[in-house]
Amino acid sequence: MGINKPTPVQEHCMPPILDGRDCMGCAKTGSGKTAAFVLPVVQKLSEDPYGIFCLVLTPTRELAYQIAEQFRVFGKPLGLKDCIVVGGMDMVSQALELSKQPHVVVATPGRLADHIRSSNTFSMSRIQFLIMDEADRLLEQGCTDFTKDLETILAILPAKRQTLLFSATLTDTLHDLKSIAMNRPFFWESKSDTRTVEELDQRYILTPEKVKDAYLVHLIQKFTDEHDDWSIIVFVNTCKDCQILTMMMREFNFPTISLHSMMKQKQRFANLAMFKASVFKLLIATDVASRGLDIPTVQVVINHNTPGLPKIYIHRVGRTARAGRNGVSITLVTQYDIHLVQSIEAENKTKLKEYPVVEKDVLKILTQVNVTRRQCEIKLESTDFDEKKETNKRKQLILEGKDPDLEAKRKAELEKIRSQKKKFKQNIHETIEKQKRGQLKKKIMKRKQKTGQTSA
Ligand SMILES: Nc1ncnc2c1ncn2[C@@H]1O[C@H](COP(=O)(O)OP(=O)(O)OP(=O)(O)O)[C@@H](O)[C@H]1O
Repeated sequence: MGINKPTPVQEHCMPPILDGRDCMGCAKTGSGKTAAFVLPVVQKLSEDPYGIFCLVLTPTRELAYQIAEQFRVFGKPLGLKDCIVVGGMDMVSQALELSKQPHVVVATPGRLADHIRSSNTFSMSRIQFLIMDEADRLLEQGCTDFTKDLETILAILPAKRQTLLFSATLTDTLHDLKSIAMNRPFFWESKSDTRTVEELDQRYILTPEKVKDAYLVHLIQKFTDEHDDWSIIVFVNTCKDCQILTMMMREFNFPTISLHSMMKQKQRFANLAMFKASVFKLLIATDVASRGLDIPTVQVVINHNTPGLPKIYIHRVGRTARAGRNGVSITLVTQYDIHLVQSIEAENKTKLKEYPVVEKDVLKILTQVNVTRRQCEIKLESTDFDEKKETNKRKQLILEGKDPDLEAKRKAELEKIRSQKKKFKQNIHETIEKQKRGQLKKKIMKRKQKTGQTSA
């Protein structure tokens, strides 16, 4: 597999894991954390093989498949059986596979919790290992909150187990993590001045919002002209942006594919597979692709929006410059994002350098790019994209145990109160203005009368 000597995180974390201790490993992106937990599990499994031996939790579905693949490769001589339990895939066949007692289950928390709540065809009461990859993401209460699902899962796991927690950004959530890993926990963090890898050339371009897309097209054209074998990931803020930019880039004939959470799961897997196989060289993605994905051909990461948190920046740019390779990241920064760049630089202890661009080349394509965006926006408006978004929102509310109709009613009522308040304020404002105008009129009349009297 081209693995001749352990990376530092493997060298330091594997012995305590083999010694039966809980482990928290914090090492930079692309430094081999996956093998640092897969190899000791495979070793222990070879000594006493049974199912279900190990549970791995991870925040995204694509990452679950990637981790399972590593177990399959390292565990092949043992005949290791794994089972992937993620949302968006058939639940019945997953339940069937779970009932066959695979050695390793790799899951996203939501779907595994659903299985626990709805069936009793499998038991996790004997697992030896609980692994949380991207542990800080699993524990933070962001847009996808895993807390309730994690509670359901942890409730059925044995207290006597080894817990392994890994991420490139563990430190912020260390306190919460310590309550999960309590068996002589071993904490290892790679010693370094910076939180991103040295092989990564980190750049920025300062641009007005309206010129951003033109810079993007210019950059992609430049990289694809100069390098045949390079793949590029562009990170965007929303699913809609992802969709529009994908349409735009195709208009400019770049071989583009997208990845975001509003796509059907099968399409997500298919797109990622085609990008990995270099059938498509350009991937436009939301943060669903920012953690863990290991694609060696990715040479460039472009942040179409400046990430709001340094942590998000670390994971996004970490999709390139992996396992000692070189890579470039370019962040498009508008005048409103400068404070975000400053906090990224302060937190990561790295200064971003300006990426040199010949501005007049960008301005040459500006009109064409902006017209293309408008056309793509109109095209997207004519599809049911926004409707789908609404349906997804309803689904999410149902999953959270809320009634979407009741929520809509509540929202409408709030909106009504808000607009009544606005009207009330407007009325007061108008009355005051009227009074002011009246007083002014009176004053003028009085003055006129006075001047009339004096002149008389
Ligand atoms: N000892 C090793 N020697 C050489 N390459 C290795 C070694 N260990 C792992 N790798 C390779 O390094 C790459 C990155 O590893 P991995 O995906 O585990 O990184 P990571 O630390 O989990 O990154 P991230 O924080 O982004 O999830 C993989 O392609 C893996 O096969």
